[in-house]
Amino acid sequence: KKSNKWPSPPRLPLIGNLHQLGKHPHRSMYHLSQRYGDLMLLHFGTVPILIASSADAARDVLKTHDRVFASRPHSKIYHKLLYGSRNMASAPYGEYWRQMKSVSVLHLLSNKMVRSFRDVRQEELSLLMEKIRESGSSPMNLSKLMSTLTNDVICRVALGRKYGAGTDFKEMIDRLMRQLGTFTVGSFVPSLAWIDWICGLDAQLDKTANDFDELLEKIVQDHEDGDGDKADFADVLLAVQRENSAGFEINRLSIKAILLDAFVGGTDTSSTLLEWEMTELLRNPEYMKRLQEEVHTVCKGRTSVSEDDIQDMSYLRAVIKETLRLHPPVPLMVPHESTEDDILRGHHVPAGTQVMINLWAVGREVATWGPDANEFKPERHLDSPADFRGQDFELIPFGAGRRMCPGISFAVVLNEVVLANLMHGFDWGSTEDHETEVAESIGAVIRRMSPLYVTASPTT
Ligand code: HEM
Repeated sequence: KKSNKWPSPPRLPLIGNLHQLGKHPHRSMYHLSQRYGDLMLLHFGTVPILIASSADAARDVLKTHDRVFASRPHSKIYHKLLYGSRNMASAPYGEYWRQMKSVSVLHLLSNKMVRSFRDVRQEELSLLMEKIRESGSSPMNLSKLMSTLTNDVICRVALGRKYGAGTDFKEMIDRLMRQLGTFTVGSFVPSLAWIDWICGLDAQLDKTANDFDELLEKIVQDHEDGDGDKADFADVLLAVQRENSAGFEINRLSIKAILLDAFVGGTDTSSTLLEWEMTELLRNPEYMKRLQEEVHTVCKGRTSVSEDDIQDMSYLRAVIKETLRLHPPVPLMVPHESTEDDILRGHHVPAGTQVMINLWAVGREVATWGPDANEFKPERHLDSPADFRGQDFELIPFGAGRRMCPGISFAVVLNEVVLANLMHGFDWGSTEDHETEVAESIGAVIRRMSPLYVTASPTT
């Protein structure tokens, strides 16, 4: 057994390596990994965290040692906001998580369910296209339109109706996402946890949790009182509970927690992907042209693109893969934690060790992607069998292994049909300076720092 001597940058007392993380930890960690290797140890305050920054390291953690690293670290924020971590995304590895995942995979996010929401996608997409047409040639905030679209689709699919801009629900979702991305002193330096309390964080989290619970309780109650024939997520979960068809009991808190998962996991991630795709296509007009040609060829003589047309669009899929490679919406994934002592690459890893996979670094590995790894080039995927479904570790924007994203099919089908229709319906322009790099936001989901403003003219 070797001692725990992972390559590791020198650290300061109390704060560890936090001062080296800066505003964009995925970028700072990428630079540190160039010096300390693809599996290095950092200290966030007093908490040791392994950082995996290559396809090999990701495979070691998510495949070879998947079972041991399949848990999630305890987080006070997640615990308070997400029903004591009864949601799937932050539940510790174990029987409860297994049950929630199987309900989600089999009853909510199966291919059959994803297909059943085709009309919802189509209707919301038509509304989006209408809004874009209405804006005429004046610049519009495309980021906001994307965010509204994904929020509306998930609201309808999960709750059966929309809770759009100006409603309490939308304000609460925005607040929830902000708070989930908050950095708390207490998580990394437990002896200073009182600072969070003094700053009022605990009270703010309690308020958000209560607001959500009141609203979700009412929504679930309305579903119970209704005829239940709409088959949105709330209907399905109540039916599974009533009929005991999952083979285990699902209580009210679990139902509300799983409903929240769809919003936390699915809204910002999906709109962010669309935002980066359009950003890269506007910065690379030759690729936008090639994509438009493909879409127009496949859909010749038609007024819009249907989901059936997508299978013939290999360039569209290449653009999506390339965007996910360079701009994984959740660049540091969701942290994993080991449940037992383990030996990884010859080093002893004690139970309870956290691991982060830096997808942003994995997507920029020169050994895999070549010397032009930093360039946006969809062509690189045309002859490559690598896909993002969790088998090819050089491209894992949805994770891999047991904790892999269960919403992948849901997300991909929406993304493909929206992007294809944007290309089919309009010619796009922007006044952005394409020479400078686009600034990134902070938080767990990395979108553009400033919204994407564009002009659109209908294609003839
Ligand atoms: C472009 C869109 C999306 C991206 C890039 C994405 C990415 C991810 C990633 C990286 C993880 C962590 C995987 C891991 O820890 O190993 C994850 C987990 C998860 N995602 Fe997604 N996701 C997307 C859309 C969705 C959608 C639409 C839903 C649901 C409607 C969803 C629900 C979840 C849930 C519940 C988890 C937690 C799974 C678990 O802990 O077992 N995601 N996602």
